[in-house]
Amino acid sequence: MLPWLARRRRSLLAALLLACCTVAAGVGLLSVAGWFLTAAFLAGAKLAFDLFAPSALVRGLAMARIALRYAERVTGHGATLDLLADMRTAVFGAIMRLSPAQLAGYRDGDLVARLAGDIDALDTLYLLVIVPALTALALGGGFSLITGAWLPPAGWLVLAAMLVAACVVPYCLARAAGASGRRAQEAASAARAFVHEAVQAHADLAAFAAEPRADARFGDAVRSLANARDSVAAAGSAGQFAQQLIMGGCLAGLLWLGLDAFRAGALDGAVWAGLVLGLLALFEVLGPLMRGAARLGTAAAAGARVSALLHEPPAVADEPEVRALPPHGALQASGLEYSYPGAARPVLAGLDLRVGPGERVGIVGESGCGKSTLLALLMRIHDPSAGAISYGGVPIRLAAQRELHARCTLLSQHSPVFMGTLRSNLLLGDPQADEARLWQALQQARLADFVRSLDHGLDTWVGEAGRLLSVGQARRLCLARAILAPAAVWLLDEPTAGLDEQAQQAFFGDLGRAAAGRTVVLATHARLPAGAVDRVLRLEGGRLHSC
Ligand SMILES: Nc1ncnc2c1ncn2[C@@H]1O[C@H](COP(=O)(O)OP(=O)(O)OP(=O)(O)O)[C@@H](O)[C@H]1O
Repeated sequence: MLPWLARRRRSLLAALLLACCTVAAGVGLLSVAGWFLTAAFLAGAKLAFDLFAPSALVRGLAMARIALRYAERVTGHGATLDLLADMRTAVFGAIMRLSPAQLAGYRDGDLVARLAGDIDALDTLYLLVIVPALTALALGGGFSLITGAWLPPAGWLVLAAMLVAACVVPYCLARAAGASGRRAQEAASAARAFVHEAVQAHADLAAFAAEPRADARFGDAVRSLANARDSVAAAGSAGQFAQQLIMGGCLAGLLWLGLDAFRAGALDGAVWAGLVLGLLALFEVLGPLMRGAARLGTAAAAGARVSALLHEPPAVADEPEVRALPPHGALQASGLEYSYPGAARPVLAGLDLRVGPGERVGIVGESGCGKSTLLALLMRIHDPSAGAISYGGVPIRLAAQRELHARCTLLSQHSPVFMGTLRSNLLLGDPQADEARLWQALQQARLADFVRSLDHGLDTWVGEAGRLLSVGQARRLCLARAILAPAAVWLLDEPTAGLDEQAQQAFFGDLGRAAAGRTVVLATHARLPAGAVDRVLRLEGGRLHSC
């Protein structure tokens, strides 16, 4: 967390300073009050005691403590929330940098758990550990000096008690609760991932009468979470018990050491009372530290999970020096080879392809022959294990991915519909598109009549993942979005899946006009009418053959 703490150092230091001032005001308040009451009692008979100054000091410290506590809470929580927001942004960026294949290695719910619960768990570190520990050490040091000025052995006693309570006990607690903390974070992530999957697969769980089994699995996950959190809470309680013991011991020591000095006339009774009450106030700062230290295992596990995501190198990355891609050019692949990890055979084995600017090429082949894989390589979602791909003569490996994706758009079999309206989904293709362009794209995707029939037209809500649309309508919406994208190359993977035969043929019949001079690589199982594409290639045995 150091780089993030360093970025927010000003507000974090301000929060730390305010925390120190708040505790100092509390310690001062009790010390002065103790000294004042005792001194007033002892001086009662002589009637020569100045009441005004100490009582004003007590009132001032009480008011200051309230104001400082408020300012400390506002600053500390504000700084921590900013810190967590910085971390969430960085983790989201790290997730976005990973390739689809890398992301497939994580459960969706687990990624959400890292972004939400794991980062939340890290607020423990600053608010509940760093601030109270440093405050306790700083003020404990100061208080032991003051105590030592009157009673040197008691000064050493306070210093030793503070070191044990602020360093040794929290360290032992963090170690003791570490394993439970790790278990708690893993169980929380498993429960979250499980809910995510169960909601997505709800209809199928019901259809296979598997809901009771899902309930039982979820119950196991949350029970294990509750057990782990119980252990963490028990460690926190043990820490608070240790804190009370140390405070009790220190207090008894201060009374015992003070007694001899008082009897010998070396220590004023009022000062002695002030020191005793101040010590009680000083130990209050340790309460949050004990709870925080017990949760350090959780925070450490959360930190490790977040860090693993942040440090995973993206499978596809830009070169340090990128080359610009021309606005138009031929798309060329030569000697492409690609195997999925663990696969017995390569999907592509020495594939060659050249698609001239404005040319439309259809790719057909049996299911599983590698059509989608080829389109993913052309879009640089994966890099080939051998061979090269270029656009306008520039190897795409040397181009910025952002620029490549501005030149080429991909409509894949898994293109998602995002939560929002029909309009917001379409505008992803081209944020500048006007109403007429949107309707034109809908017309080309054969969705315009359906949208016209809706009460709210383009502003109709489509639900999460387009659940309020039929599968065919969702596909056509994605198709309209791809049509809107101002890219020079369209990579279309089964663009007419979900359309009936008549709509398929109409779409292919319109393709030439819709593509209007763009380069098209179209993978399909559908029958292509004459004129839909300039040529058709068959993918077989990892290579392309003319049909
Ligand atoms: N992420 C993956 N991990 C491992 N193997 C994969 C992965 N994706 C695809 N494959 C395998 O690679 C082969 C080619 O898959 P691909 O999706 O490219 O075929 P396709 O020709 O597009 O099939 P379809 O016409 O059914 O869409 C298949 O045997 C498939 O099992």
